[in-house]
Amino acid sequence: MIGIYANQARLYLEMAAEPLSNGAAHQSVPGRYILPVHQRPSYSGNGKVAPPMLPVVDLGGDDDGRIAEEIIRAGREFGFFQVVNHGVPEEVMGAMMRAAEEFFGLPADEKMAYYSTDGKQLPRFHTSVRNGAGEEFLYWRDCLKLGCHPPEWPDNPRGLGAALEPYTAAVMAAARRVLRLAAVGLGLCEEHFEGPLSGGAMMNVNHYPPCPDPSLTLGIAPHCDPGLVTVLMENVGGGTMWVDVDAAPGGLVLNFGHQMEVVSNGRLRSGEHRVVTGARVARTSLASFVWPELWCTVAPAQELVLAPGKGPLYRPYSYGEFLGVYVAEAGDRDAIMAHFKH
Ligand SMILES: O=C(O)CCC(=O)C(=O)O
Ligand SMILES: [Fe+2]
Repeated sequence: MIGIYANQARLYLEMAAEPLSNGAAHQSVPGRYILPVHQRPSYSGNGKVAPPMLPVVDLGGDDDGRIAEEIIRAGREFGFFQVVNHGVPEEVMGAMMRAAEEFFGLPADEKMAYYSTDGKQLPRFHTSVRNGAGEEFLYWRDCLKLGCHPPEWPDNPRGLGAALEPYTAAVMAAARRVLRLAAVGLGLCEEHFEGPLSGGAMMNVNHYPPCPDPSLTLGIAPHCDPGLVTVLMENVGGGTMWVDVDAAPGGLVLNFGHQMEVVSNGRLRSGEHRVVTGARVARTSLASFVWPELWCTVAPAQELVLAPGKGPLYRPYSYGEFLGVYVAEAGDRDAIMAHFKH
């Protein structure tokens, strides 16, 4: 079965197959998952420079000025950082990860009950995505998409909803604190990101089974996340970016998305990342996205375009328009942003 979601000029193709997480362990990489040489993980022709290590921001304590400064410094250089003392209880994180892993352990037909190529459907299971832009190969990933606001989850496994609600509430509270601190650090009013600008949220529950030859595959192509900020939890240290990200014990990884780069008028970076696969153990990651409501107008903050010589770098647009371009350009950072440059 091949589903085609046509959006503007490009096609976004997905091929429904046996979920990667089912069946016997793979002995060799099936040909349809093998990347062309110039897109393989070790190919260095992409000119990316890996940061030496991911900054760690301690959200505990009440020295908000210091924390805001650290968030801005990390956001300016990498768009990626870890947070500790983030207020999400370890047992809530553990219960959510266990429920996520239980889903991927279900028989294929029980997972495929949630399979859809309709990008708007939640919850939604998909597997082995083929990006648009003429790519012939598939990515090594199963993914369950969940609603966070309001929470929407599959009935199977039974405990998933009970784990999702407290996890999402706590993660959203941590994300809101980071957004308030980022606003202060940028010289904006503390509430700048509140309301419709951060009114949408959903989660990718990603699962990457062991791959017989990780040098030939990718779990996810290089991309920036579309929203404001993403909060990531992973079960095993993995290779999320061009530098391996091993989350501090109990820590969460945050990255800013395209909307943060626009609202901050380029002062904060949207962190580009990709996912490499691993040979030995399956990796599960939970990526919680905070983003604007579809109808919300996004534009650089007025305060950040008034300084002499600092005009707006981007034009105003609705988040719905942005998402259409994001899909049509298959996540290609520069191609996407070219649509919105002033
Ligand atoms: O699995 C990961 O580490 C990252 C997942 C990701 O980039 C995404 O879901 O957008
Ligand atoms: Fe991502």
